[in-house]
Amino acid sequence: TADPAPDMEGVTAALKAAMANGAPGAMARLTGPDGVRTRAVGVRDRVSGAAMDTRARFRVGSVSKTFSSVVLLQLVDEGALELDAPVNRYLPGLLPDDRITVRHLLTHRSGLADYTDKMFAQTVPGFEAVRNRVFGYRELLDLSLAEPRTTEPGAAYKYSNTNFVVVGMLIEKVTGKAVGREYERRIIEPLRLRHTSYVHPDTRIKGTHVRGYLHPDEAGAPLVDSTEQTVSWAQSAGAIISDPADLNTFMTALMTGRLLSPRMLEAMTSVTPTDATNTRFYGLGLRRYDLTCGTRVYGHTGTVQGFYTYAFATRDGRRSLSAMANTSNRGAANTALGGTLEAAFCGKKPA
Ligand SMILES: CC1(C)S[C@@H]2[C@H](NC(=O)CCCC[C@H](NC(=O)C[NH3+])C(=O)[O-])C(=O)N2[C@H]1C(=O)[O-]
Repeated sequence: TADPAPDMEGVTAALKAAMANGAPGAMARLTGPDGVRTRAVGVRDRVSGAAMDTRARFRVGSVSKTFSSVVLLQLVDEGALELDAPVNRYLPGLLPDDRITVRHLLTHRSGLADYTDKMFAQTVPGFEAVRNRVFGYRELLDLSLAEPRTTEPGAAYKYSNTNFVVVGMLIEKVTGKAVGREYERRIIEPLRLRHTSYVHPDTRIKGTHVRGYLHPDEAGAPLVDSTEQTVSWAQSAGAIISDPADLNTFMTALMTGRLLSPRMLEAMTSVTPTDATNTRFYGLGLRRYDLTCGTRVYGHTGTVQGFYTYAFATRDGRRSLSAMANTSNRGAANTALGGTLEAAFCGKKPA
């Protein structure tokens, strides 16, 4: 069946709703059989007043988890490690439970607590305490291991950044290379993602970029410019910088089999429900959203101080959408931004 024509007025309305809910600006880029469509509203810089720009770079937060998952699954494809092997086989003694497997990390079923819950319990103080800090992977894992486990290994889905910190440790152990080098060698260079980088622990976003604005917990308190930070609290769980075009190229390349074997892509897109709505699912470092028109889209979301991101593609890779609002700690803005998916992939509602 023909793809429904995207509802670009609906995309614009979702971007404006994100602004109405506290984002200084928002943008979206849809790549499809009829070419590229972009929309931008508001500003990428509140001081200069520079308009939001769909060629500008920003922090993608946990969309980084899909990049990390691709690297690890390529290593599985190459026989360097096994999905159902204990993590401790490759990192002896690292985890307190030999039953936690590589697959448990990628599916958020390890039971390892998420250290960011406590780290960011108070949004702005938590952010200010870490924005210039450089953490070692081991430090982040120790923060998690100081907390009780959330589930028996494999027993339930419980999202945790810690899982993708350990994925980063596995990548570096198995390859002997820094994780940023593996992103470049295996994804960024082959796909020519010219505006995608992993610059940890540098705090700057190079080139034309969006400034991010964090809402404090206190109602009415002024926005905090959170653009510059090391993102060392996340690293392989959330420190990638990219732009809308590169994210669409990445998700389309992933879905069209340019990055993984058919068997591994099948494993990555094999999902389980993450909530009771039965429309949100998680595979291996990859989300699946089932939209109201029956279209299933695969990708990831991101929340990093000052930036909300959605980056999704259809299973055949023919259509991809990335959307960003330059704020965070404002759930209503994130939900509004998510409205771009229905508008872009399901098109106009029947009159
Ligand atoms: C599962 C998520 C939502 S959280 C996870 C990761 N982001 C973080 O862990 C940052 C959490 C604190 C962000 C901060 N919030 C607070 O400090 C609240 N006190 C804000 O809104 O800027 C990411 O990205 N993932 C999102 C994802 O995968 O979509």
